[in-house]
Amino acid sequence: MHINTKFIHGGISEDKTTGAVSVPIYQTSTYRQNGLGQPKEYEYSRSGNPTRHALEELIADLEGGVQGFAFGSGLAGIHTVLSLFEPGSHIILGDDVYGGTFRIVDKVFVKNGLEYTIVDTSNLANIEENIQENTKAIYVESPSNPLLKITDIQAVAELAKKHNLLTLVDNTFATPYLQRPLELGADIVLHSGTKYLGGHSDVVSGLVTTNNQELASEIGFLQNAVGGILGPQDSWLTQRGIKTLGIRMEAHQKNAQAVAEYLENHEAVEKVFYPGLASHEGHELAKKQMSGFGGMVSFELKNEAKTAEFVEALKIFTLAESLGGVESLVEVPSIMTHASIPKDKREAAGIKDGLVRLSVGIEYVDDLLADVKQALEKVGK
Ligand SMILES: Cc1ncc(COP(=O)(O)O)c(C=O)c1O
Ligand SMILES: N[C@@H](CCSC[C@H](N)C(=O)O)C(=O)O
Repeated sequence: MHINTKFIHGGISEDKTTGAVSVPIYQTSTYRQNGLGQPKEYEYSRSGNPTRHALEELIADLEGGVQGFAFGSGLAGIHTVLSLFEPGSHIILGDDVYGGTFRIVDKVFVKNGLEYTIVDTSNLANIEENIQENTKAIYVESPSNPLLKITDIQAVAELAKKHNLLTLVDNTFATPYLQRPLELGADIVLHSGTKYLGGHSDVVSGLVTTNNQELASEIGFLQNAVGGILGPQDSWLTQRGIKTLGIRMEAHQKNAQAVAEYLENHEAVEKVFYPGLASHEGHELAKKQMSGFGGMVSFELKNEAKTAEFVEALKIFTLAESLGGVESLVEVPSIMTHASIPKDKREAAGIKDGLVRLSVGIEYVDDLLADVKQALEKVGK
């Protein structure tokens, strides 16, 4: 089945009791049991809920996992996955990951005995050099947030297998429409469903899936034991969003390519980061590993001091954190999404204070280009 069909009919797409073609919102915390010790299919909504289950089956289906898990946010999913590791374990973490991912490792898990090393995972040698005796996993974002670095997932997974490590891939920027990390050898895929999967900036959710039954059992145990589950209403919204993921991603990336090319040719712009540009370091790898380049574009102005003026001059691009919704957003990672990464670490990864990140929406492209043009004109060269 083509993935565009799976978005609509994959996982559980109908209500088996009524035949409703949209899975109903089962807004219940608990379920009547047949007798003592004889629950029906569900017993309590933290442990399982039909609306959430439909979404969980869907993400597993889309990514090629054996089981899916839905959480109250992307970070709740990340928390559960990182809870797989015993104190004293070490992980390798991409140097250019979402600020909240760095923060949960550095400020939450380190307290509980997790060790980590930050490396630029787009260079395999960096990873290999930093594998230690207690290393248990390699955590990668590809494309990364916010520099759109591309990591060779297949090569990382091969290296990881050689050293008995898990490969964890945050697939939020690519979505299963453009990239399926489990097929490339990864063990666990994570998503902020808040972004492209939900797609309309109206829900916060997190999704995780794996193709390893043993890991699935451990994640399932932790999901119930820790309890950071997604509620039925937000499960429904996320599944509703996924139905149109294919057509949205096509529109996002078409617009993003046009915006990236426009920026690259503008005299006020220093550098553009978009994997769809031939000038991007990861362009060839992205062509091989992904079926498109996605909707995120970052760039630097020649005159960094004009960054605030530029983002405030935009009219259609809204100054806001988040990404992946139908509406175009703009933000400055150093002050907004990646403020929790210390400046020296941000700069070592290449995230300058003046970096601007665009989530290119699906509006009419000429309107987006005109908006960028007028804002660039205001800031001059
Ligand atoms: C790549 C990436 N992963 C994970 C997260 C965390 O997701 P959430 O905000 O849904 O907790 C975000 C953003 O927040 C993100 O950009
Ligand atoms: N202030 C928030 C930052 C949210 S960032 C959301 C998203 N991942 C993005 O990259 O835009 C926080 O501190 O968590």
